[in-house]
Amino acid sequence: MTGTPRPLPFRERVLGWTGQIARSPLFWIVLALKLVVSGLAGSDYLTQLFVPFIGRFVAEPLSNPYQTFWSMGLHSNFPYPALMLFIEGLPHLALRVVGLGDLGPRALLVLYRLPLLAADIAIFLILCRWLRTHVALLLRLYWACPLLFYISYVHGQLDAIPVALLMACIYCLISGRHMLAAVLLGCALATKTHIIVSLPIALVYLWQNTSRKKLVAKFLVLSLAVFLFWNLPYIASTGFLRMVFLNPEQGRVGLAQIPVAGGSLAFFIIPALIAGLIAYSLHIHIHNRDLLLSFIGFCFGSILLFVAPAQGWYFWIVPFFAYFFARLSLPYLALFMLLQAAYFLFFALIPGSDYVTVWQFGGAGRQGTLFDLVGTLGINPQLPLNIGFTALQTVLLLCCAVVYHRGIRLAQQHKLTARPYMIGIAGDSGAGKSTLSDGLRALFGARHLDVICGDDMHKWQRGHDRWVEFTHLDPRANELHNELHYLRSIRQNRLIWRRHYDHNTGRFTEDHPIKPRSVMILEGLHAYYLKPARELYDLKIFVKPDADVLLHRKVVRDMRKRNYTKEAVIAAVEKRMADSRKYIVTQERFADIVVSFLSREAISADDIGRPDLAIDERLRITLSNAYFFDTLVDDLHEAVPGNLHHYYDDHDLQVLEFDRPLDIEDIRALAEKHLDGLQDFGVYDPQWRPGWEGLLQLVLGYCIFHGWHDRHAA
Ligand SMILES: Nc1ncnc2c1ncn2[C@@H]1O[C@H](COP(=O)(O)OP(=O)(O)O)[C@@H](O)[C@H]1O
Ligand SMILES: O=C(COP(=O)(O)O)[C@H](O)[C@H](O)COP(=O)(O)O
Repeated sequence: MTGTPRPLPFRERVLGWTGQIARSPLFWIVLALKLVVSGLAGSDYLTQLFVPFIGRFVAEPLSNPYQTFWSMGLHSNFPYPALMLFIEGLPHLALRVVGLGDLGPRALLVLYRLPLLAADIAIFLILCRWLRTHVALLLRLYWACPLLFYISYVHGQLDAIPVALLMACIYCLISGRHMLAAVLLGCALATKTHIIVSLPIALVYLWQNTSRKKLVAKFLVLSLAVFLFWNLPYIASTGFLRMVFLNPEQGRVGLAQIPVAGGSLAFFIIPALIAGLIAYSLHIHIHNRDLLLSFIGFCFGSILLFVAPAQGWYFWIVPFFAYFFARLSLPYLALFMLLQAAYFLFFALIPGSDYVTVWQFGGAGRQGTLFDLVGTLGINPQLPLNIGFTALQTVLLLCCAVVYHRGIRLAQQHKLTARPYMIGIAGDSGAGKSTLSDGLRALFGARHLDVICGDDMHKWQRGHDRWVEFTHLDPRANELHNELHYLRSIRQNRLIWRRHYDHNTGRFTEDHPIKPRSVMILEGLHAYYLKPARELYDLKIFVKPDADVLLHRKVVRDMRKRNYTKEAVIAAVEKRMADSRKYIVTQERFADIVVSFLSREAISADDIGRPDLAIDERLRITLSNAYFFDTLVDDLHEAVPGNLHHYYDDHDLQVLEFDRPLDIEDIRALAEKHLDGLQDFGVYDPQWRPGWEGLLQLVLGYCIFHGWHDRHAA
């Protein structure tokens, strides 16, 4: 009996991206097709040029095939540097070593496609790792992409390998493994010299995001050293130098020109274009993965606009475009499809189109191409060819324009770093302000978020006589106007010098510099006490646990971290109660979001301060009904059914009430789907906290991004 398949749990659906690939019939069907077609097809490039060259290397690994071929007058067999030769030759070499090297032509074609397949899978996995929630679309846009299929498995161009190494380099670059990224870039360069275009972009990215000159220099030296290392066996031979560095393909790109002064002078477009693109990359701030990938795709795309197209070169843009288009709506996807259609049309119309000859069946042969056919009809075949060329370049231009507009220009405008996004966190002593700030810092990372603490503005150090007169909760005991000054400076993105109140010693530290980050939090007892201060925040949060939860938390914290006894803390809390009601509790009304912890059972006096006490509590988050929560709420329901109660009240507010904290994996899955704005920040590996803290990271993170988008939409 067959029933409807049980839906996968939410988190598995979102986070289990590798499982999603493994379960996809499309993945396996396309994989099988790639292997089968590999044995059936191959252009003359592959069969007449590359295969004999690599075969020679496999037969005599210690000789120099570049020199051998060059001296035989065969100058264009293998225009790639040495690592490409090693990678392509490796499977065959391995088989020879175990005595299985004698293979028929079909088997050889498959064998030489294995490194391409490995590269193809690597690119696909990297793209899926980046866009985990878009695996289904990436399967179609990248893995089953007819254009890429044609390039690698029908035609037999090797571009998948340098692109895979470049992708791996970008992966490491973004995740902070800079030296590994340099090694990978050097390897990529040692498989195809065109990669050189991405070297300055990588350097600009590093410089803009680390400002470390030494690191940039090391990256440059290491990548060039790795490039040199792979080529060392052949570097001194003329054959190698001429075949790899001075081949007609490079001329076609590097020497693409506009004739000037009636043809007596030539303007070389590509070097000028690359110089312009590098200058532009210095002007914008490539601060995250999206921008970096969009920019590289844009650069390769722009270069292709000015050169006569070659089949393999489209491998340089399509993976980047697939990453980009996977998150756009249908009309844009249609453009991506159109690009492929235009590609196939153009290469059908070129003279000597290899659509027929690529099929390596016994008798399949050199029948007439479309170009010849059009000629026999009495039409000048140049006309349809030019139309095909115009169509291809126009669609490519449109794709580049979309990538530029949506991927680069808008990303610049939406940059959250135009001025710091200011968050206030207020609440009584022990309410959980610092814990909440720490959670948000873990989410955004210390590079993007910093916290300043209201306690720094106490007027006096611990033990001062005036503390007999005032409690710390009294606004008069705190330099609130000085705080206002700091807040204004931060909002204007200005560095401040500020002391810190050290709760370990009860003393102020020396002033130290604080550089505003993209997100700045002020957490303090009086964050919203002054009216002008309230107006400076983008988001105001108030933390309000039930009285017994608050007292318990404060006692535990003050005993553990501030060396007070339980009795001393309780006495202080009682002494400060009136001020708490008068000055602290009253600030709740100014908050945009109120976070309450509600105990289900009162905590007994004996249990207060017991470090091992597990409080049975609910979390309530009250906030404006302007926030759109429906999709997140749906997924929260699906992740843990019955745990969340979402309702609206009569005061333009909505309430999210959770019975229990969520499992950290559920948080991760929900964030993956609903907090993709984090990536705009360049945060790719947020640290999620267990328990209530993680849930608060998720919901507050969601509010921050929605508030941010609304601010920009307005
Ligand atoms: N969400 C929470 N769940 C459990 N314990 C918490 C939570 N938030 C804070 N606490 C605990 O309460 C105590 C006081 O929190 P803290 O963040 O230092 O408060 P504040 O900064 O408002 O004085 C700490 O011991 C902390 O571990
Ligand atoms: O009211 C507070 C605020 O701190 P928090 O909000 O972090 O509880 C503290 O009691 C004073 O800062 C004095 O601190 P100490 O007793 O360490 O001198």
